[in-house]
Amino acid sequence: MTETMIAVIGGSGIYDIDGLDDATWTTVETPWGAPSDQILTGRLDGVKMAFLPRHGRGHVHAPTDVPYRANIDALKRLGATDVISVSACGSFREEMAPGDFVVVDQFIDRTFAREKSFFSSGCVAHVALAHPTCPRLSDAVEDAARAAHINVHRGGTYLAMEGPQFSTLAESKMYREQWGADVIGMTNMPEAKLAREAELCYASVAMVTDYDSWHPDHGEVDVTAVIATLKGNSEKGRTLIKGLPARLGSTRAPCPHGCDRALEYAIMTAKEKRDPALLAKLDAVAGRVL
Ligand SMILES: CSC[C@H]1O[C@H](OP(=O)(O)O)[C@H](O)[C@@H]1O
Ligand SMILES: Nc1ncnc2[nH]cnc12
Repeated sequence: MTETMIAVIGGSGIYDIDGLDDATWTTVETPWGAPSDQILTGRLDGVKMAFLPRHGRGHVHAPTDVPYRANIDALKRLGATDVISVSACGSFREEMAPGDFVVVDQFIDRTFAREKSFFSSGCVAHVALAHPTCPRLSDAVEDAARAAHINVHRGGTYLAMEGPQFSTLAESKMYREQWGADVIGMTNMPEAKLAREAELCYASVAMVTDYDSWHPDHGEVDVTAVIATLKGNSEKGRTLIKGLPARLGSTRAPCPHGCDRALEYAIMTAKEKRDPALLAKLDAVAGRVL
């Protein structure tokens, strides 16, 4: 049995969480640079917790510049076992209305200006990503959301765009009608890919703030609309987080879906051909298998 540490990555509108015992903001250094901010650690109902504001306190990092690798490495280094991403998103579905939460289970990655892997020449690895989120962790998130009386949708495809501008109307319609995406945001990729490489269970709860630009009865999305909805959503997000420790427990068995063993057969580079400098950087992320 491993001790659980629930890590929450808070998105737009969520820059801290309250109610932690022994709450301390901790500086974590990583071989991939500095994370978005210090990490808030403590305990909730006796369970270890970590909280990292994705954009930093004061919203300083643009979606393109969020240090995704440092964030995931820092959480792994601290001992995180489960990562819950909380994000604002636009909706492509009438029934996924502003104020609703979507427990995302698939992604379309349209980002192009970000470092997307811990691995590269010198230590090549290919993890499976057909199922990028952890069903066990997603169950806990869904259950906590229902208990908090949040209107929650289980399953949905999140289109990750580069931003920072919102989509054009043509893009919005294409993502919705041709590509079958359900929600859109700018941050869950490469975060989910990196969590898988770091053998962390990852679940994503997307808080709907707007209908992007496609909806004939709603105006096009702008930050004012997003922030207005976020004001209500972020409080619901905090309530959901408080329900997680009781559902996940203070110790955990191996993930039944294998998230914590994702690297078992993923590394291709022969032992004698691996780059020692890269291996040193991979100590936290891949130390288990190196
Ligand atoms: C404030 S609107 C656009 C911004 O909000 C979302 O951030 P996050 O995913 O961290 O909640 C979206 O992805 C954009 O970065
Ligand atoms: N419509 C939208 N597109 C991209 N990111 C978002 N975050 C919140 N709403 C969004």
